[in-house]
Amino acid sequence: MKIGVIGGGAWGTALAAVAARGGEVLLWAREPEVVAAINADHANPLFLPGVALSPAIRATGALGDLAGVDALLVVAPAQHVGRVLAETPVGATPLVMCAKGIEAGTRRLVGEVAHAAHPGAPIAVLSGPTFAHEVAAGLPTAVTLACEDSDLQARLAARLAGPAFRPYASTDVMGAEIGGAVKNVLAIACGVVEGAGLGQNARAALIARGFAEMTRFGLARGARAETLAGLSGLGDLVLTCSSTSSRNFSLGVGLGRGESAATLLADRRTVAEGAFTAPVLVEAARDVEVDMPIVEAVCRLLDGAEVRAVTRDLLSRPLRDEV
Ligand SMILES: NC(=O)c1ccc[n+]([C@@H]2O[C@H](COP(=O)([O-])OP(=O)(O)OC[C@H]3O[C@@H](n4cnc5c(N)ncnc54)[C@H](O)[C@@H]3O)[C@@H](O)[C@H]2O)c1
Ligand SMILES: O=P(O)(O)OC[C@H](O)CO
Repeated sequence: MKIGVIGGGAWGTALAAVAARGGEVLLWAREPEVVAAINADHANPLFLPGVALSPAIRATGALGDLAGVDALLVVAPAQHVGRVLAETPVGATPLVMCAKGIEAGTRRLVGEVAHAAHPGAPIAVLSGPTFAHEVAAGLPTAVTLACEDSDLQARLAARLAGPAFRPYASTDVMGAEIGGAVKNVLAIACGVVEGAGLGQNARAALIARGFAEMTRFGLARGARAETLAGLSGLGDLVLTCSSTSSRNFSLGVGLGRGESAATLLADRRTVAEGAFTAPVLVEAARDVEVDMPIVEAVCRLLDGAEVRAVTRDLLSRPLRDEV
């Protein structure tokens, strides 16, 4: 199975490294310097510095070159997936969605964006607690690999699995997507707690109450509770809410210290998906009449509200049952 990868950021490159253990990989990158570095030096110093890549990974700047691969891993940032896929020859090639987010305007998860662009292509979702640099270093990692077609799921899992990379099977594509999209927003909230010095109790409370929000929203959208409690939901939430290795958590730390979102986002080359997902998630939650106060609080903080005011409002909401 020849694997194509769309996106030469940290995660696209790390996944290319995973796939290269089992055969040929063709990676599309937007930046000509990334294409050149992968082909000439077997490295991606721009997005995944310090990692030696396999010569089995070839890079291209032309999406048309991806015609003829057997499966495509889609690893462009969520807001760009639709446009990039529109220019990619896909046909009936399976699309494995590895980006985490919801498209602004359409309120579609990336799998839904892909299906709209290429209705003939089977959709799978690969998601879980996966810092790219750890995966690239060969550290043990487990993910959810969801696909409604169990035979295709098994073929993809066999192609990507390795001694330190373990995909678990699921048919719950919606559940696998929702966990990854929502946890990015909640990680910003946990970063704010860290940056503002609000303490470890507050962070644990946000993880637990954030998981309640993720579960309410996921169930309303047809996800299964056990998927949300698994690797792609709770697993990724815990990882991303506990580490400055997370770009979303780090963005929150800056907000918690009183820096503006505009400045923090302008200063980065890498993507913090939660900043783009938060406002559209608020709209998507209203569509299904689900209350997501922490997600709404993150939106206010991104819009410039003061941490003290947002915290006070969250804590003074009417008392309620936990479940
Ligand atoms: N980095 C991780 O550890 C990790 C792990 C799991 C999932 N993800 C998800 O993977 C996706 C990609 O993240 P990443 O970490 O690989 O990216 P990155 O932050 O390392 O790099 C940014 C990427 O955005 C691309 N980009 C910027 N502007 C673009 C445009 N106009 N059109 C197309 N692409 C554009 C760049 O080419 C680059 O590939 C995100 O949805 C992220 O949430 C990341
Ligand atoms: O750095 P983040 O916050 O985008 O998180 C990376 C991955 O999604 C963790 O699973």
